[in-house]
Amino acid sequence: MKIFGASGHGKVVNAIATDNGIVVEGFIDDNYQKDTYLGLPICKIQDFDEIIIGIGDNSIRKKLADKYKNQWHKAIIHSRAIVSLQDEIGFGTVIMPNAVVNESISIGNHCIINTSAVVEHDCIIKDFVHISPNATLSGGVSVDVGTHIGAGAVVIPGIKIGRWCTIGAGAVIIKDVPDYAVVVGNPGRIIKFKEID
Ligand SMILES: CC(=O)SCCNC(=O)CCNC(=O)[C@H](O)C(C)(C)COP(=O)(O)OP(=O)(O)OC[C@H]1O[C@@H](n2cnc3c(N)ncnc32)[C@H](O)[C@@H]1OP(=O)(O)O
Repeated sequence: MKIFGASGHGKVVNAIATDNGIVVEGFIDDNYQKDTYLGLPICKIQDFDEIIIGIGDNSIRKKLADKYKNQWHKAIIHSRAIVSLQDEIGFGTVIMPNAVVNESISIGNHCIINTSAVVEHDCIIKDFVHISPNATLSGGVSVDVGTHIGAGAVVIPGIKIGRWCTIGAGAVIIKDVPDYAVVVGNPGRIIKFKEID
């Protein structure tokens, strides 16, 4: 398996893969100038490679996923994350240490469930979503494609969050959020809309 992205998030993905006993052959990163990262080679992508994208930016993960189809490694889950066996988790998704992903949850492809995030029962998380460290999704929350939930944000039960939104660090979301909205504060308020995916 190879990891896209010789950077901070790639480093964490490498640690989780290694913890899972997955052999990481190297990193792929056109923007990285050295020959090695963390003692592993910087490689070219090849047709037969299995890859995980170790890049935190949701839109970059989507661009890479669209470009290199059918090469994605199954989800990797840290041994100290708690994930229900009933959950559906898509390929390329990474679940970090101490995350809790409770019963009857669906998580799409190329998502990040970051350190100590809590995803409660019956949540639906679509592709390319990032749930940041210590964020809490209460029961039955849905998060549409590409949305970033910031560190420590809290979403009350049953809320629907649209596609490509950004929920600011520490926000408390008590109402549904429309597509592309950037929301901050407690209670969450929209400060702007993003223009593109
Ligand atoms: C392992 C890891 O590191 S995972 C990464 C986790 N990353 C995060 O959690 C980052 C989340 N990002 C944020 O919270 C950002 O502040 C954003 C995306 C919400 C806003 O960023 P920007 O678009 O650059 O907005 P900007 O900094 O210009 O702030 C706009 C206004 O919102 C306010 N604001 C920004 N973020 C927040 C916030 N989290 N909570 C409350 N108010 C905020 C600013 O004070 C400013 O207010 P003003 O207009 O009255 O001065």
